[in-house]
Amino acid sequence: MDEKHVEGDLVNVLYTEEQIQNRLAELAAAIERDYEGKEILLVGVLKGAVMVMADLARHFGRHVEMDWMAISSYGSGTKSSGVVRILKDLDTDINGRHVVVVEDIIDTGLTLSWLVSNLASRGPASVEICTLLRKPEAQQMSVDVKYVGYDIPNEFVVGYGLDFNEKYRNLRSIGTLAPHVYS
Ligand SMILES: O=P(O)(O)OC[C@H]1O[C@H](OP(=O)(O)OP(=O)(O)O)[C@H](O)[C@@H]1O
Ligand code: HPA
Ligand SMILES: [Mg+2]
Repeated sequence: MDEKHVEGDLVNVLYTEEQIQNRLAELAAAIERDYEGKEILLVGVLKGAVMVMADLARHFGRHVEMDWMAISSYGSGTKSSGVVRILKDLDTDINGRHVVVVEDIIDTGLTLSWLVSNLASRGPASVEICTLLRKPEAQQMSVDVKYVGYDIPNEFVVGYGLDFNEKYRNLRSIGTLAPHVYS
């Protein structure tokens, strides 16, 4: 779906499909260079990272394995609680593996700071992060991110896996919603 079909919820495009794909190709090339001679396990975080994972993985010119985790914040019910539980764990034993976590966005950083320490406790050879988007102004937890697509302003974005109330994930581009959608 493209932004012309978003039922009047005007989307200001931040990144087009072409820009996203070009940037993912660059990130895949950088990862390939850095992991020459090493096997890579890409770990996608459901559901937002589905599109990034699908396209990033296909930009590689070599084999990569993919696995998935589903995690959820609970307690206050907001993601800023920082309390996370695993809804679906990896199928793969990552002991001794080179893991690259694939994300759509780092906002407060709470999800990934929790996930990285969880993964690190399983004895991987290495854990790095690749995220398409990052909001430096929103970050509450410092997360060491090796591969970043774009740093963006502190605004709510949708599309390309990113949702608002589970909608807009299938938008090909990434954009901001018209304010009336939130009110
Ligand atoms: O840096 P943070 O503030 O923790 O936010 C980033 C996380 O929030 C979103 O996931 P969400 O929990 O909304 O689930 P979803 O991927 O299923 O949309 C996004 O996909 C990241 O995983
Ligand atoms: O800006 C965002 N958009 C969609 N989902 C998100 N999860 C954290 N930040 C965002
Ligand atoms: Mg979400």
